[in-house]
Amino acid sequence: MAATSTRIGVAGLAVMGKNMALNIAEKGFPVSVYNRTASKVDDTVQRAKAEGNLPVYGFHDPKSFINSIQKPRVVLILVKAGAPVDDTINTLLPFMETGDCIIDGGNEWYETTERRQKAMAELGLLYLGMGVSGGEEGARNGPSLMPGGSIDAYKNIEDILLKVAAQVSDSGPCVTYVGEGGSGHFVKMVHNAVEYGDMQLITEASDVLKSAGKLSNQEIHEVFSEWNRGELRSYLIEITAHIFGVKDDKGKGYLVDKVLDKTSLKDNGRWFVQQAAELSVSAPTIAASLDARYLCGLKGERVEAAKVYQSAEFGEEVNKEKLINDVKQALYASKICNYAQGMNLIPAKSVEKGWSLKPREIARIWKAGCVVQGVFLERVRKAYDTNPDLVNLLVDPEFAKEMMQRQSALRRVVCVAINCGVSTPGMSASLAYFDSYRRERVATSLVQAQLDYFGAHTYERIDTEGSFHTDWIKIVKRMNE
Ligand SMILES: NC(=O)C1=CN([C@@H]2O[C@H](COP(=O)(O)OP(=O)(O)OC[C@H]3O[C@@H](n4cnc5c(N)ncnc54)[C@H](OP(=O)(O)O)[C@@H]3O)[C@@H](O)[C@H]2O)C=CC1
Ligand SMILES: O=C(CO)[C@H](O)[C@H](O)COP(=O)(O)O
Repeated sequence: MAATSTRIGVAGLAVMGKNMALNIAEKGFPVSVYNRTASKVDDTVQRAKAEGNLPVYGFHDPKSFINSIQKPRVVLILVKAGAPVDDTINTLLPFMETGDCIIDGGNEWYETTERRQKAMAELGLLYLGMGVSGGEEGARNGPSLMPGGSIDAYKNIEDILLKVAAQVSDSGPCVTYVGEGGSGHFVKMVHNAVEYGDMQLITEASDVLKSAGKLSNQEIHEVFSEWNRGELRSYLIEITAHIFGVKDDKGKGYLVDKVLDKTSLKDNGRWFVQQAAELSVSAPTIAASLDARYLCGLKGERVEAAKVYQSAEFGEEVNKEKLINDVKQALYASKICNYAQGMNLIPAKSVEKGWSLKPREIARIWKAGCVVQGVFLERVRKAYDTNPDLVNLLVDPEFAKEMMQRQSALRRVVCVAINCGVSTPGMSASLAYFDSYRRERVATSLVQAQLDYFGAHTYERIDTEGSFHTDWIKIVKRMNE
């Protein structure tokens, strides 16, 4: 029980809530904690004691939890997105007052956040939808925070967020007020979509090395460890290096080979792809990464298909050293395409919603704390710093130079993968995205001609302004007479 009022309450004490509470307390802000299942409250308080008597105060009932927080109260909810957030709000609401603030730190759909913001505003409560990224480690030691919604609510707790977020020496804490409405959760959705892309591309790189290059797990561990010292240095490359070094504790060999080839997924990738389609933003790398998760989920069907195609033989002699270097370049080039697509959704949505989102700031707060953190994000930040209205990362002069240097390697890796029967949907989609974007004239003229042929959909000409229709059928008939 708190002797004096705490600054903030955390409701929901699974991986994220528990670690965020400990982080907040460690930064000097006494915190009240509550969870539907009481044992998690006790566990969190125990952890706080064990980690240096941190000021974490546990409550088993919602009334005393809310009453323990100083007014205006701030409650950070970290439970499963969707109905559990509504349930938690409804449990706490009877004890909250005008001016109090609720922050949802989960991975919520931004429109749901906007619905709750409106409902809370009608009750005189402030509401923030705050993306939190970094998993257990980030939540405990410094996550990337993406708060959006009531600016007054943000101001109430800015001092806490600035201290709790990951700290970057050259660009400050990984938190910024993202914008109005559900923009914080929208930006978190984009983060997670780029995360899908990064994870898929890294996975493809390791597959090409293993299946085409015949590298052992130990060799892949060493390759990724080496890559983590250069331009690819990032959390995901680092953990990949670690994963390939871990032996199976339940049998022979490496643990990664025993993990079932079926990826779990929640909603963020699908939401992103749906939003990209609605806003006509091309995002094939991310869509391919989502598709890859759907396809790998068909484990039973794949087992049967493998029997049908077991006699199919693919292969290509490769030079190991050259392949390793090519895959590194291909991964970096594909990564540029992945971020170009992810970042492009931000201005598109910002215009639609009038949010004034700042891609530069978003890249800055992803530099540390979150799953996609890495040196690459400083490059993205710099690109938008140089040109805040940049239409695509591919035309930033520095990224363009890097694409030019790496495109041949990307082509070679995709060819090797194709010849060896290794699927690289993310890299292939990235290359197609690049090749479509970089060409002044693409073959789409034919699609428009077909549309005009069968449906009189008209077309524009390259040499004259206006809308044209040709009676193609009549002309073809005449030609054949
Ligand atoms: N795990 C991660 O790495 C990350 C997660 N997130 C997001 O943060 C949020 C929290 O994630 P995480 O900590 O993993 O927890 P989970 O998503 O695993 O959710 C578990 C928590 O939700 C509570 N809960 C579930 N249903 C209800 C309900 N109907 N009413 C009240 N409470 C309920 C549980 O309470 P009880 O103990 O009583 O069951 C528990 O506290 C999620 O939105 C997640 O997507 C964001 C970044 C990273
Ligand atoms: O939010 C996250 C990190 O910031 C998590 O990684 C996210 O929960 C993973 O989601 P999915 O299961 O869809 O890959």
